[in-house]
Amino acid sequence: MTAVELAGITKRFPGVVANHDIHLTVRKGTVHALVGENGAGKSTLMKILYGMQKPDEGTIAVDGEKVAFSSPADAIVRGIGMVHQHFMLADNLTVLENVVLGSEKLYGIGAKARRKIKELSDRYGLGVRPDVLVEELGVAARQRVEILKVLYRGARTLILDEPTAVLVPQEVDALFDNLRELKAEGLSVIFISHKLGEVLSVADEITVIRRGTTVGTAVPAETTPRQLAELMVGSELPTPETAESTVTDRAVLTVDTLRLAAPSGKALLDDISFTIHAGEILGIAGVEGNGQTELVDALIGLRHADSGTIRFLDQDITALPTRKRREQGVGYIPEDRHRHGLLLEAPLWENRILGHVTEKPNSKGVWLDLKNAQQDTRRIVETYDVRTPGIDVTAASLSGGNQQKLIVGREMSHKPRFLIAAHPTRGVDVGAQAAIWDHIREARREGLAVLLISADLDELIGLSDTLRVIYDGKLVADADPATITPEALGSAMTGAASGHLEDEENPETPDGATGSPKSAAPPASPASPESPEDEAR
Ligand SMILES: Nc1ncnc2c1ncn2[C@@H]1O[C@H](COP(=O)(O)OP(=O)(O)OP(=O)(O)O)[C@@H](O)[C@H]1O
Repeated sequence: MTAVELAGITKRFPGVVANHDIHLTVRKGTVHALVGENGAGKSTLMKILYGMQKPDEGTIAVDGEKVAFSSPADAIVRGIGMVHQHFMLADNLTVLENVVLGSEKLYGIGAKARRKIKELSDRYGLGVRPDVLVEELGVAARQRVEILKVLYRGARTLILDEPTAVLVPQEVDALFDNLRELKAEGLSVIFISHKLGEVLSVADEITVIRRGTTVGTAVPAETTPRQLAELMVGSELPTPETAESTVTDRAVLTVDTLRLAAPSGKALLDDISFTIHAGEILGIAGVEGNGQTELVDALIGLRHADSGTIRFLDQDITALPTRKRREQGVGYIPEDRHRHGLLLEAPLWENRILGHVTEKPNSKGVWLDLKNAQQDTRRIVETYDVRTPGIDVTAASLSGGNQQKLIVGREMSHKPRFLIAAHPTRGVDVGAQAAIWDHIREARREGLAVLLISADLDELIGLSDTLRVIYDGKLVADADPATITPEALGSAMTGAASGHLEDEENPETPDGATGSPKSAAPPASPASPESPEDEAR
C-alpha cells in the first residue's frame, strides 16, 4: 500500500532547477530514506510535500488520492507531518502546552489532551511527560516531543530532516526503536540523513537524488555505505588518507581556570583549564547544553569570563573584543550558522566579508576592497565546492550544507592560528565532509591549533589528537582518541564517567565497538571501506 507518491516533481528557482522530474513512492509501514549530496534537492522536495512550496510541475498523491497543498496546514490535514532540524518548541511552556498549541480544537487543552498525549507516548514508546517544562528537556527528549506533536495532529507520514545530527549513539538507537514502533502501526517515515551507515541500518527503502533528480533506489541489505555514497555523487570516492600526529610542544591557546556564571549565579563554566598546541586538535565531547556554547562564546569574545584567563600565543586575550581576536588569527565556525555565521538575506560575497571586514582581501587600508572580496568569494565557491549559480545569490538560497561549506571556506581562507570549530560538518554530505576534514588536517600540519566540538562522535574521535569530556560546565574526563569507542564516549558524555576513560568493549553493540583506530583511516568516514558499518554487514 502506498502512503505517498510524488510524480514528475519539478521546481525551479532563479538560476537553479532544484527538483527535476522527481519520483518518490513511500509505502505504508516503512522508513524511506532520502539521500543525496548537499544541494541535491532533498529539502526542496520535502517542503513541497509539506505544503511550504508549490511545485512548478508534477503531482502529489496521498493514499492514492491526488492532493494540492497551499500550506503546511493543508498537508497536516492529509496526515503529512514534519519534524524540523531546528526544533521549534517554546522553552517556557510545558510539553502539554507545546503540543496543544495551535491545535486546541482537536482535544482541548485539559484532561482530554493530556490523555491523548499519554496514549500516543505509550503506544510509540516516546516517554513524553506532559507537565514538565520544555526548557528542562535535553535534545533527544525535545525531539520526541516534536514527533509526538505531529502525531497528535494526526500525521500518518512523518518527515524527519536529519534527526540524528544532534544525538549521541545511545539516543540514535532509542530513536530508531521509536521509528520501528511507528512502522509497526502502519505509519511511514521519510528520513533525510547524511549518515549513510545509519540510513542503511534504519531504512527499508532508499531513494537517491543527484543534482535535482532521482537517480535510483537502493536496497539497504545489499548496499554498503561506500556504494551508497558513490550512487549519490555518481562516481567513485577517494579513500581517506592516513593522518599522522602533528602535535608540537608550542602552546597556541592556554585557558586557565575559566569561570563563567549565569545571572542567577549558577556556574555555566567552572574551572576550565586546557592547552592546545600548534598542530593539535583538541576535541570536546559532550551532550548539547553542558557549557559548549559558553566555552565557544568565551573563546571568541562574545561573552567575557568572570574569572580565569585565556592566552593566545604570547598575549593575554581575556579582555580582547571579538574583532581583535579574529584579526589576530582566531577562526570561528559557529554552531548555529544562521545566528552567528551568515547574513541570510545578503549575497554570498557580503557573507565572505562578514567577520573579516578589516582583513585582506576584503579591505585595503581603511577601505573595503569589494572587487577582491568578490573574486575571493568565487575562489572559495570553487575550492570548497559550494553549489550555487553565482556569488550574487543570497545565503538563504543555498542549501544547508552549502551554507556550511561557505563558512568553513571563509574561515580557513584567513589562515587562522587557532580555529574554533563547532560542528564543522553538520549537514554536510559525506564527500564534502571528507574535503573539509582534509582542509582542517592540512592546516593542522602547518601548525593550526583547533578546538573541535562535534556531536558526530566518529568525526570527533577520528579528527582529534586529544579528547576531553564536558559535563555540567566542567571538564570531567579525558580519553585517548586512538582507543576510545563512540559508545564509551557516548556514555561518558551523559556524566557516567570521570578521570581517564579506558577503552571498554560494549557487548551490547558489537558493531559500534570497533571504534576507529587513529592509525587506520581517521575519521572513520561512512564512505570508507574500513568503516564500522561495513564490517557489521
Ligand atoms: N528559496 C530558494 N531560492 C533559490 N534557490 C533555492 C531556494 N531553495 C533551494 N534553492 C536551491 O535549490 C537547490 C536544492 O536545495 P535543497 O535545499 O533542496 O538541497 P538539499 O538536498 O536539501 O541540500 P542539503 O543536504 O545541503 O540540505 C540548491 O541549489 C539550492 O541552492
